[in-house]
Amino acid sequence: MYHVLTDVFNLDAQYFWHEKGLPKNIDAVILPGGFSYGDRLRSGAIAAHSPIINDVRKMADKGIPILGVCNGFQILVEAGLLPGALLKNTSLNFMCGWTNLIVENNKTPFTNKLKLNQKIPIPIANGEGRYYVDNDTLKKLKKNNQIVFRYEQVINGSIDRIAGVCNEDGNVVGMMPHPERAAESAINPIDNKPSSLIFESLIKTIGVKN
Ligand SMILES: NC(=O)CC[C@H](N)C(=O)O
Repeated sequence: MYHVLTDVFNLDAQYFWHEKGLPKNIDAVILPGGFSYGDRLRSGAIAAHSPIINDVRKMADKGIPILGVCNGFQILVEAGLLPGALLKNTSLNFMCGWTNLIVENNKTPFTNKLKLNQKIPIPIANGEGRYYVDNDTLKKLKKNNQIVFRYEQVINGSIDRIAGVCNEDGNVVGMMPHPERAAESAINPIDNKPSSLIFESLIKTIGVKN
């Protein structure tokens, strides 16, 4: 993620240590994927209690764009910044491979350069990627346009094929697949443009020239 933000999109990205706070003058926060605390308890459950999450919460309330990818999405959900839960894939296996996403909401800070229904070829790599919400919450998500991405096909048992959601204000977005592994032509054998547009949407939102 850091490589793509800095080397590919020329953004001034910085790492922040989870036991410390965030500076006030940042334009966006990205929680990348990985295996925080070795996925113990549930993926993201322990990291959601890291001190830095208090500042992420403050940034979310201020409307600052926040993106969680994979483990980052799981952390945002466990922290209550996004609705729902991420359960074990129905196969009970770690899934790793390419899939297609469909854009369902192109009004968020991370999707405003994509077209509605645009297809995004993108890798997935997770064991707990099955998005779940109860029926009332699902109705609310649909009504508020909070479903940001769907899988083109059923792949892991996610309810309503949901692959990414946003909060009610739209500034906090979480997605299971990995746009940072698909934004360069050298590592994307299909088409790197759609994933690039996720980062270009952020650049447009925060108004930096790259
Ligand atoms: N790529 C990732 O971020 C993996 C997320 C998490 N460790 C899982 O397996 O579900």
